[in-house]
Amino acid sequence: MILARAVEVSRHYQAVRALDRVSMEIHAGELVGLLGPNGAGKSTLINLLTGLRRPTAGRVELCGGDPRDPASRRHLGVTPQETGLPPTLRVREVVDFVAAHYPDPIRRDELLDRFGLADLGKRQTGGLSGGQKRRLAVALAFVGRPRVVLLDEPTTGLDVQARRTLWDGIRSFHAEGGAVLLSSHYLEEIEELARRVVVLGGGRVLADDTVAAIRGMVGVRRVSLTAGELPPLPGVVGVTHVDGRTHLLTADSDAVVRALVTGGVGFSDLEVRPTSLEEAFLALTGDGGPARVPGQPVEAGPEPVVTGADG
Ligand SMILES: Nc1ncnc2c1ncn2[C@@H]1O[C@H](COP(=O)(O)OP(=O)(O)OP(=O)(O)O)[C@@H](O)[C@H]1O
Repeated sequence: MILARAVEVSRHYQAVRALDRVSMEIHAGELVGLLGPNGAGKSTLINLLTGLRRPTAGRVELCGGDPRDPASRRHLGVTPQETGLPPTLRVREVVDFVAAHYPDPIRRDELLDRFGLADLGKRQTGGLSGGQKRRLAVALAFVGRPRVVLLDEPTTGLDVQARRTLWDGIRSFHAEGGAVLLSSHYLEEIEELARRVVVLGGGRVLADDTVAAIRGMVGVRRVSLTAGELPPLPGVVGVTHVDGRTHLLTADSDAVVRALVTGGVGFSDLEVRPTSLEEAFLALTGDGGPARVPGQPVEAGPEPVVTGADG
């Protein structure tokens, strides 16, 4: 069963094309990562799926209906990128206030316990640390026993311990059959939680597949060398120049080295090494910035380089 879906969705903000014909869906019980750099369109997509904004073109669905219809949102939990909490209310009062909106809310103590907030129930939210506020804001998404939860960069500003606590809370919801879409800048974070990842860059879906498949597809290595101008080389997905050295990101380092040698390129200090996940992600997303709407000054977005079976 599909709980949230975008079909050929575009969203423009004046000259900026924040999303460009994006299609993706979240099935019941699925935990999906939404990965992309700043400005990739992650928040825009989440805002469309939660009904906070309308698409410029295309269609969004939530629980089989229009996300702007309250009936569709009854089974939705959401934490936006920034949340305001009433500073004079105590943590447990905030939870109770939100719980009062739902027919069968989760028990307050159980919720606070799941998100590592058990000791903070009596504290006013204004006196919480940034990380504690963030954990509370995320926990609130789960109060109404939703079927699908959309979390926009839930772990921003959290230290390692707080992040792990939050992940555990998300995992336990998922283990009970809940569906989650969670945006992040970090493959490592997505990898901790999700098997499937949708990669956004420049407002487009660059990949939609398992984390393992994307790692495999990218399989990027870094070939570094000191050389003059290089001819076109096979399979190179990114080139950077740092301190007089050239770094080539490629899925086939053997082919690149062969081409360098057979092409008679003069080079020295050749080094080939695997890339980190972060570098692989950058290779996938390019600069990841927003595309421009036709008729406005053009700034090319990256081409989609990977499309998965669901893409
Ligand atoms: N209300 C708005 N008005 C104008 N432009 C906007 C608005 N909201 C988003 N944008 C632009 O749309 C593009 C996509 O933004 P969005 O916030 O969806 O990206 P993101 O992937 O969530 O980024 P981040 O990781 O930085 O939160 C950006 O270029 C952004 O500046």
